[in-house]
Amino acid sequence: MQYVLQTAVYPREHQQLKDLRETTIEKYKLLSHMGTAPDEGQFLSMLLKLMKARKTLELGVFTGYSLLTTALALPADGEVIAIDPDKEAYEVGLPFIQKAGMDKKVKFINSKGASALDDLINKEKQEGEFDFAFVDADKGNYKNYHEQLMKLVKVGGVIAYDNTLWYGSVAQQEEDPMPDFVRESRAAILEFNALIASDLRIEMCQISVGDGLTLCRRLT
Ligand SMILES: C[S@@+](CC[C@H](N)C(=O)[O-])C[C@H]1O[C@@H](n2cnc3c(N)ncnc32)[C@H](O)[C@@H]1O
Repeated sequence: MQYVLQTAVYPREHQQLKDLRETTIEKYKLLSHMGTAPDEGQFLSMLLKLMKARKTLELGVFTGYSLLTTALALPADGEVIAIDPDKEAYEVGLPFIQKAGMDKKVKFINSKGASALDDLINKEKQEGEFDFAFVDADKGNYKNYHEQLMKLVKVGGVIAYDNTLWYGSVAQQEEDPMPDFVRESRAAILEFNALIASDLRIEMCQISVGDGLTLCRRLT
């Protein structure tokens, strides 16, 4: 893992991503582990470019590592709608997004995910408008977000769910020792993984990058 980061990821990391990551570690200490892993960011960046994604959604911004990664990967007329109830953390990363010249591609919605997605569907009539969505928010709501995103992401588009290996706990037994925060969301992730694996409306694959990333391509 360190080998991949040292040889392939850090040497190619955009300067503002690096600065945002280091500022996040300095300010949030242990909590900085919430930021998307840089090797996963590199993967998402390539995926977005291969897909020629233009309009995307993000649920769960924190200080914006995945958000800046996305904005950098989109074309000049691209747009990422980023949703998070925590504006303070977003504002920690915002100067780096601005310095990278990417703020014009970002629309931040300071809200919980479910109500913001509901507005996009029902008020703004954005069904089928998005090429891609990245979900890295409250794990207990992933299955609800999936139904909303199946409306917002176009047929052929991709929804990516982060943390689907949940610190490896999905492959552990219930009685095994694990931190409380891991145990709290483990059942929700297990349920979500089973639901996605049996959803015939999508093609899916689960990738062992970062803390596990599940890609869903909408078929119908
Ligand atoms: C793991 S962090 C996101 C990390 C981010 N993708 C990055 O690269 O730094 C999870 C985020 O989900 C947000 N969150 C928690 N509950 C939420 C909700 N109901 N709707 C949207 N976001 C939520 C938290 O405020 C937090 O910023």
